[in-house]
Amino acid sequence: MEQVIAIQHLNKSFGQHEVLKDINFSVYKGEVVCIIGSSGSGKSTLLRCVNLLEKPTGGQIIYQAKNILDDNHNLTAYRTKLGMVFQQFNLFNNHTVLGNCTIGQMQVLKRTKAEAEEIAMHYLKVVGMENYIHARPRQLSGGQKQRVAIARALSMEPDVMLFDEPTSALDPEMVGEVLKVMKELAESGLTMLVVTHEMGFAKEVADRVVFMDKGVIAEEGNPEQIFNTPIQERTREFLKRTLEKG
Ligand SMILES: Nc1ncnc2c1ncn2[C@@H]1O[C@H](COP(=O)(O)OP(=O)(O)OP(=O)(O)O)[C@@H](O)[C@H]1O
Repeated sequence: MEQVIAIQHLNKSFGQHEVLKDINFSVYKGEVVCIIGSSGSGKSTLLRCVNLLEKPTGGQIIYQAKNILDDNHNLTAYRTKLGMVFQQFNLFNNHTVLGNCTIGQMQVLKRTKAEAEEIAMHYLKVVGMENYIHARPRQLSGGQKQRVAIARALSMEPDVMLFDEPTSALDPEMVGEVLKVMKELAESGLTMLVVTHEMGFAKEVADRVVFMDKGVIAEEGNPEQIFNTPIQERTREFLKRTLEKG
């Protein structure tokens, strides 16, 4: 299996507070990895370190056989290969749906407007938003905004999509439409790293589940193993608490 990203001995501290401790895991091509764990366990910080929105305090991020944390490596090139989907969509309100999906392509990838629009249209169809290309984000529901944000990230044709709790900011009735799109993307073979509180999604869609607790990876395995036969007591406790909440 081809490795897309390998995280090795990653640490992150904010002042004296050690938030990530010796994190090691890899993401392979075509794989869906879900990161689960309690609030404050470090899931978002880990994703933000992978995307370099936070600077790791130590360790390595290996991409194409190079440690991208080495100063001399091209960080911009690496970041354009990651598609990021945030909790809060982060769309530009002064641009249309189509504009949101073409700006990055034109500015960063230097695609022409025509090329960028053709690619954006393709991915807007994938997420079922092709009939809203002239709308502004404020005219859309949360679920629609998140689908546009997914299309925008896909339009950059990244090697891996990173999702940071993509349904946490949505009204409950809109969670399903976003998870459905994500499931279809997973089935199409996209490589995905997903921080999520949606245990149903992790159980059904993930190839591998990483359980984080207090800044460490406490356990990882396939969904069957993590959800049905967890080895660690803290995994069992977390699942019991979370699944009881509903
Ligand atoms: N910029 C920051 N400065 C200081 N502390 C931070 C910062 N970002 C995160 N932290 C701390 O790091 C810890 C882990 O936070 P993180 O958001 O990664 O957890 P999480 O598992 O994603 O939680 P949640 O599920 O609630 O989003 C928390 O204790 C948090 O307060």
